[in-house]
Amino acid sequence: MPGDRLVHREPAPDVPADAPRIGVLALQGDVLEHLRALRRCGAEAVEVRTAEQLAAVDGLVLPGGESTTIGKLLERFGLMPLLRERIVDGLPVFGTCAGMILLSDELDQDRAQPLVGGLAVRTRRNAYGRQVDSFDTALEVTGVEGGPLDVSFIRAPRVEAVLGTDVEVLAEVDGHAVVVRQGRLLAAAFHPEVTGDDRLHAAFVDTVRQVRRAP
Ligand SMILES: NC(=O)CC[C@H](N)C(=O)O
Repeated sequence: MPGDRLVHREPAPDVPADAPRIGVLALQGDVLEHLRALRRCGAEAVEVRTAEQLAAVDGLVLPGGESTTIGKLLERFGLMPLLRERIVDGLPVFGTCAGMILLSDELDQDRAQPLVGGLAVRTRRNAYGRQVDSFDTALEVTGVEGGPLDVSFIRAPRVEAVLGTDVEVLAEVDGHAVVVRQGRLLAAAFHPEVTGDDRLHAAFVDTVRQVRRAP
């Protein structure tokens, strides 16, 4: 199985029968922390590595990691067409960091790399510099109640341009969008899964519940 060596295994906890089933794309990147955050928010969280697994989820997280690697693995394992198709059909997807890059329709760079697309933004990779320039911050996010969200920017991207009229900017840093929503697609430039502040995951789980009720 692709990526098996990179993922820590732990038994999935018992979840209520009506819990939404949310996948975390588990080809490379920060998979385990997303699984845990989703479970803390009441979802049945499962790893997704195959077309069968992708077909069986109600929502999907594209984790942070290395967008070039994840994009190439999506192509190599034949998941790219199905993922694009499911997004067009309304699958809720939450992309974080590299996941936001992958969801973007365009990148602000000359070099081509495989993108999933669907989110009408132009994104710039590594917009805040290198690994050493990574930072934690507290960020006001529209729609997230209870004060600023604790998040971690790790070689983070940012949105350089919004290309579609249905893209809502939910948070900005220095005038650049870092959280955006377009219908059922949610994207954040940072890592919300490493701080224990699960409010963005909770919002995504809510979206998936609503879509399940009224597809
Ligand atoms: N933490 C991350 O996901 C970093 C993203 C990485 N810089 C990329 O371009 O894919």
